[in-house]
Amino acid sequence: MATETIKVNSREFVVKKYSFPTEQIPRLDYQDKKAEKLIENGQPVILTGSDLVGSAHHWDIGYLCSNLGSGQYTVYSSADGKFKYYDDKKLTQNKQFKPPTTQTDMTFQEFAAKLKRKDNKELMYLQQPLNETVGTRIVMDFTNFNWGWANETQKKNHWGPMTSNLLLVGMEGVITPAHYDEQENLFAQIQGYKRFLLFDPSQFECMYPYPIYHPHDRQSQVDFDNPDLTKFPNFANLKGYEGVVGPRDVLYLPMYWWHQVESLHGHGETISITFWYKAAPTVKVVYPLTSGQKVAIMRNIEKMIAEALNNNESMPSFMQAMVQGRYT
Ligand SMILES: CC1(C)c2ccccc2-c2ccc(C[C@@H](CC(=O)O)C(=O)C(=O)O)cc21
Ligand SMILES: [Zn+2]
Repeated sequence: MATETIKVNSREFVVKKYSFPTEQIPRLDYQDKKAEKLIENGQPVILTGSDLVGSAHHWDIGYLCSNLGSGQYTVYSSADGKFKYYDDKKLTQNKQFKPPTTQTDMTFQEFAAKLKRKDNKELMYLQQPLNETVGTRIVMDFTNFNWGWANETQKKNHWGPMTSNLLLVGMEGVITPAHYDEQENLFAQIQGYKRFLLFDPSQFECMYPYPIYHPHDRQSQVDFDNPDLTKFPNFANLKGYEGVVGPRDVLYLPMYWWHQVESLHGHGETISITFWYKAAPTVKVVYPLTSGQKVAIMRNIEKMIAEALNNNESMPSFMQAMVQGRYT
């Protein structure tokens, strides 16, 4: 795999080289009016100085070990370091699907001990909602997050309620392949460095998501390391944005924006916390529709057809009958 060295804020990172061009994600102080404008317009921006999780800046593996308590944590393992999310509620509809990662529950202390081993065959990624099982000092750190700013941002942009805060601890080199989420996300980086590759929802035609009933719904079918341009020709027209988030940075990741996330080598395990918010309720449809709204419409139609046909195997021929020679 070809790599290139990029410089970010006087730091150098060796990153994987891909076939598509990218521009830089804007990086602005969180109080900059331009940053607020970008968030208002559903555009990604890396925010500095927010101290959104300032009370967690001292979180490292050791501190988490001592203060997370003895609750069970979900740890994913992957031989190729890629962690493609899959919806296990959709496994029944795909008999031949084989999960690309394995999932183990263990205490944080067991996870930390595994991190130290040199003979790990697989990369590991801990992903766990912050909940009441954590120790009192973590709860205190959590209550001291900059909720004033977070709540103000949520209100100003008419986001729905915050749904979850995920604690993420990844080994260097873990990759979350390209996918989109249906919630607004304030992504706070605590330790280590993560490279974000972002793609506007209008790039939908280049990303070829799995069918909606597939366990990998919302994920791109394209292997970024070896794109099959016969099957996915429009991938050749993909244009993206990229940026590196480090400790204290917060990325505003708008709903429906595609993202691939890579924990960079040379800077230790990555620790991140996500703040996910439900979408703003659509009070009045304004034309022209945004590309995110078009994705939502496509999803609803796919769901309706899958439900009406009640037979996923007949979806392809049905969908093609609808467009072949008529809309093509
Ligand atoms: C890959 C992993 C651990 C996972 C496994 C199984 C189920 C869910 C998830 C899940 C959800 C979110 C992330 C964080 C981030 C990607 C990144 O930071 O790597 C991202 O995509 C976002 O913030 O939207 C990572 C994961
Ligand atoms: Zn995501």
